[in-house]
Amino acid sequence: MSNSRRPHYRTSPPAKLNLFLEILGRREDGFHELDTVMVAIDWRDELQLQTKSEPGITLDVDWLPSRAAVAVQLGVASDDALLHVPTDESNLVYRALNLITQTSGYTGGWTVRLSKRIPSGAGMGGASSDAAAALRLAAVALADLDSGLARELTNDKLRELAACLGSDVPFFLGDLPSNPGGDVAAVVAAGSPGSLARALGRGEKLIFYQLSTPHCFIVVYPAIALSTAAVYGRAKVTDHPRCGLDVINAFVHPHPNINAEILYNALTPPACGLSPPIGEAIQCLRELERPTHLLGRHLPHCQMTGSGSACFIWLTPDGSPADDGCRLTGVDEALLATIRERLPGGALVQTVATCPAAPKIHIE
Ligand SMILES: C[C@](O)(CO)[C@H](O)COP(=O)(O)OP(=O)(O)OC[C@H]1O[C@@H](n2ccc(N)nc2=O)[C@H](O)[C@@H]1O
Ligand SMILES: Nc1ncnc2c1ncn2[C@@H]1O[C@H](COP(=O)(O)OP(=O)(O)OP(=O)(O)O)[C@@H](O)[C@H]1O
Repeated sequence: MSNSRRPHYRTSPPAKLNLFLEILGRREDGFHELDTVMVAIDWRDELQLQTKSEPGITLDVDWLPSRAAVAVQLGVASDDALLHVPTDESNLVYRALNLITQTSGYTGGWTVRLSKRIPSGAGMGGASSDAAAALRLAAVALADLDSGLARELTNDKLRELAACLGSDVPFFLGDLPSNPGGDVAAVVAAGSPGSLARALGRGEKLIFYQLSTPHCFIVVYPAIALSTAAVYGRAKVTDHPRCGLDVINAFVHPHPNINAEILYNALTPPACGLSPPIGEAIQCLRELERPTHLLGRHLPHCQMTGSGSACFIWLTPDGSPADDGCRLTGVDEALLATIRERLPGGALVQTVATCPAAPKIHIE
């Protein structure tokens, strides 16, 4: 089959927010034992791949709507390190495709286009989500090319490969059924609309919960990229760990008057120690007056996600769907403009809603 006639496999990897993160201990392998609760949100990259007869990976990366437009919003030059995304084997998509190629015995190669919207070093899981999407797309593409190639690519194997790529990667495979029989088709099954997961261990032991209603947030990326390893390196292990179940109950069974403290992240103090503007951003969000149209909705539900630097406001702690299908209407832009004005320096500010961790795969 000529390369030009091969199908394109496409999906839109979502970002994630950690609604809760506690550090339970330091492990022998240098990682930390975690109790964390994550939701996927519809701040998305775009990933498309095609098989090709020649071995090797051709990876093109760009920013949406354009590198220049993102640079202007961030208040940086277009060649700033904040916008650097590798196109070699240090890109997690590249590494995911190498693992799929080695595991399946596929002798061809891949042509890949990655379009970024999820900022790097934000604690939003951008690279991890892209890697999980690459595993899913490649598994479906090889099953279509030659079912024998996909025999090894069971959901359990994909989960194993995901855990090798990074602690956040398994979450973005979604709530995959275990299928020792090697039914790759289950890989395509996207999660339920708006799923929430508790992650234990390094982050690879996942329990998914069904959300009865989507939740929406304002997410702020304050143009600061933090190294996850550096933040963990400064983190402390507590003798009195909090538990992730409270925040799960608050999201699965929302009710009015939820305590703002429920959004807890043990990595916030070390991240703020590394970069004080993160603490200033959280404080700025907490001090926002409650806009009149958000009557009854509390804005102090703010926290940093993952190892930072992005922070978020939970807009629907009482579970009432925000206007216009979980998006704020009208005043939305005014509120976002207020936040942009209040933040020193450039930032990306966006309203988002919960979505499936493993998005739909399109074949064209
Ligand atoms: C902060 C979170 O994003 C919360 O979901 C994750 O724990 C980090 O997931 P990730 O970015 O995929 O992290 P990895 O790429 O696996 O690890 C990067 C570095 O973070 C530290 N790390 C990560 C996960 C973990 N449970 N303990 C750690 O100490 C380690 O220094 C590791 O070398
Ligand atoms: N697909 C990718 N997209 C963006 N960056 C990538 C990708 N693959 C590798 N990287 C490199 O990884 C670094 C971290 O990217 P990112 O922060 O998105 O990773 P993550 O660990 O998934 O997310 P988090 O911010 O939650 O730690 C980037 O600065 C970049 O150098």
